[in-house]
Amino acid sequence: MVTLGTPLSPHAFRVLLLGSGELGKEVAIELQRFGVEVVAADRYANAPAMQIAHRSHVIDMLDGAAVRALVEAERPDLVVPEIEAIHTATLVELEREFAEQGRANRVIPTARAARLTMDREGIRRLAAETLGLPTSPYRFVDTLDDYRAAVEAIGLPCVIKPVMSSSGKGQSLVRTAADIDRAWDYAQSGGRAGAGRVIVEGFVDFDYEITLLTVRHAGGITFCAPIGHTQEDGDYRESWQPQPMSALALERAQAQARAVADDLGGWGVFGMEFFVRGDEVWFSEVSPRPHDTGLVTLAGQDLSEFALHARAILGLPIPVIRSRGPSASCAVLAQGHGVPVFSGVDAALVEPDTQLRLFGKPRVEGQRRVAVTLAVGEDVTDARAKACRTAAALRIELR
Ligand SMILES: Nc1ncnc2c1ncn2[C@@H]1O[C@H](COP(=O)(O)OP(=O)(O)OP(=O)(O)O)[C@@H](O)[C@H]1O
Ligand SMILES: NCC(=O)N[C@@H]1O[C@H](COP(=O)([O-])[O-])[C@@H](O)[C@H]1O
Ligand SMILES: [Mg+2]
Repeated sequence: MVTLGTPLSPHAFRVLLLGSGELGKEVAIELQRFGVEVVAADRYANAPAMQIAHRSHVIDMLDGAAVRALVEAERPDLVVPEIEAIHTATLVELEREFAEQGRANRVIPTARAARLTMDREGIRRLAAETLGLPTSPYRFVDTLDDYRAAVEAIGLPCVIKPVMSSSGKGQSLVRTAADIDRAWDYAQSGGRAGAGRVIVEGFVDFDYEITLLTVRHAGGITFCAPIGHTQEDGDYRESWQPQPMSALALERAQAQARAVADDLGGWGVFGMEFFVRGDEVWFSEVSPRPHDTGLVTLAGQDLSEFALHARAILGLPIPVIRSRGPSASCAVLAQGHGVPVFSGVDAALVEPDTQLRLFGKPRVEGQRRVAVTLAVGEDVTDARAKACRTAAALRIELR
C-alpha cells in the first residue's frame, strides 16, 4: 500500500532532486501533482526545478560531504539523481546506512545504478563484459601516450569522450590523424568533472539511433514506443516518436534494455540508447532517469516520461501508456552571454497541436539549451516539420 502525505507538514513525503535542470523541473511538477514535498539542489542558484520546488539548495554535488550533509538535513524519503555529475560513492554509502537503520528511504533507481552510469566505464563494462551486449569497440585511457595507442588500435574514425560528461560535453569525432591531439585536449577541458579518464570508442556506422524509454515499476517493465533522434556534437537537436524499426531490431533493443534495467534494478524511467543498422542493435549508454530526447513524450504520450518516472518511483501502477499520435521535439539553443529573453512566443504557437517549454535557465555562457518545442502531427515527418517551424518562429536575445 502506497501512502503519501501533505507537503510542508510533519506528514510530508519528501523527494530530494540532485540536479535541477529542465528534466528535473518536469519531474518536480509531476511529483507535486501527488502532493509530494520537492527539494531541489544543483550547482547554481535559480536552476529550473528550483523555481517550482518547495525549497532549494546550491551545493557542489561532486563533493561527497556536501551531498551527505544535505541528505542528513533534509531526510528525504527518496533521493532522485537528475544529472550524472554527483558524488555517487556517497549515495552508495547512504543507501547502505538507510538499509542498516531499517529506514525505507531509497536512492532512485538504486545507488549502484547512479554510480555505474555516472562513469562511462562502469556502464560500458557492465553492458559489454558482464551482460555480453553488443557495443562499439572501446578502450579507457588516462594519458596522452595511452590515448594515442588506443586510437591506433581502435582505428579511425573514432569517438572520444570524458568518462564523466553528458550532452556531448568534451566529446569529439576523430576523422583523421590531424584531429587526434585536439580531441584529447577538448576531452580534458570539456567534461562535467574536469580532466581525467577518457573513452575511445570505435565509430558505429548506424542507420539511425533510438532512445528506448524503459520503465521499471511495481508491476514490472513497460517500454515506450522507440524515439528516434538527431545529434550534433553529441547533443540532441530533434527527437520523434515512434521511430519506425523492424520487428527484430525492436525485439533485440527491448531484450537488451530489459537485461540492463534488471541488472541496475530499482524503480524509475531508464533512457536506453541504441544504435541500429538493419536488424543489428548496439547498446550505447543509459540514463537511469528521464532522457532529454524523451521530452517528446510531453506531447506524444498521455503519461510523459516525467509522469512515468513520478509514478514508478512512488510505487504507483502504470497500467497503460497511450499515444497521442506521431510526435516530435526540437531543442532550442541560445548562444552568447546573458539572460535569455524570448520574443515571437505568440507566433511560435499559432499552429494547432504545438507546445513550448521555456526552461527558465538564469543565464547562458557560450551555448545552452534553453527551451524545447513539441508537436503532434499526421505522421512523424509532419510532426518534425511543425516542431522545427515552432522553434524557428522563436527569437532569443541574451541581455
Ligand atoms: N561510438 C559511436 N559511434 C557513432 N556515433 C556515436 C558514438 N558514440 C556517440 N555517438 C554519437 O554521439 C551522441 C552522443 O554520445 P553519448 O550519448 O555517448 O554522449 P552523452 O554526452 O552521454 O550524451 P547525452 O548525455 O546527451 O546522452 C550519440 O547519440 C551518437 O549520435
Ligand atoms: N543529456 C543530459 C541532459 O539533457 N540533462 C539535462 O540538462 C541539464 C543540465 O543543463 P545545463 O548544462 O544547461 O545546466 C540537467 O540538469 C538535465 O536536466
Ligand atoms: Mg547519450
